[in-house]
Amino acid sequence: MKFAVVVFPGSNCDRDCFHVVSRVLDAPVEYVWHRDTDLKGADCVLLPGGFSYGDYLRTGAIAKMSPVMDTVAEFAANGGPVLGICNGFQVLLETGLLPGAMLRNTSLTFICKDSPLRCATTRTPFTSTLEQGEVITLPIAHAEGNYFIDEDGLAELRDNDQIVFEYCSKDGEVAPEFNPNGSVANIAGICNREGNVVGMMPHPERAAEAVLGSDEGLALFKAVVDSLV
Ligand SMILES: NC(=O)CC[C@H](N)C(=O)O
Repeated sequence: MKFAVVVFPGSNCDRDCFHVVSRVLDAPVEYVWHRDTDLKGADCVLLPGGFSYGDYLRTGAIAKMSPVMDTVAEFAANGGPVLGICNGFQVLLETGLLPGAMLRNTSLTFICKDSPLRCATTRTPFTSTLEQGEVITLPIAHAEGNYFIDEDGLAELRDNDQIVFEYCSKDGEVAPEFNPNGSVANIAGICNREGNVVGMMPHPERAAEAVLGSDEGLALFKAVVDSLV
């Protein structure tokens, strides 16, 4: 099973994703430049965090026009697993592969801290080995992580079991006081209806080795490998 890590001008978590897949998971992985239209035979696509095109206009708004995104959309439509992390989530929203939009954090500041997350569904290939309701703690690092969707859209997300992670307390309580950035319904991650495309603001690749402080994020990468073998 092979991974592709898409690289946009301004991506900065591409190396971290590549490292986790190649050195921690010991799985094949290739970088795919944003101008490429070939995913090099990958079975799973990672859209990494960072500041594609310097976050100009809106986060992800320029990256959505990169040639590779047509190929990623086709890959997703065929059921291929896609994980967008932070800026990758922002790109998935801009391309319309996931519903909703990202606003600036209510604090209007860049927030960088560990954040407990409640796993709300295990039906995606990235969360299939977690328990529903399980709390994992991952770092967040963003200025535009305030997820917005209107009431009808939120109802659809709920009806279709598309909420993947919610910001919560250490005990798994989902309440406004545990919401770091103002996201609607404490949403930290969602998936498409089919469940194969997941976007999340927290960074599992930054918490994938105990020696670096936490390996709670590694489960997501392992789970997608399990789902494909
Ligand atoms: N780590 C990231 O991907 C965060 C950067 C992101 N573009 C932001 O909203 O600040």
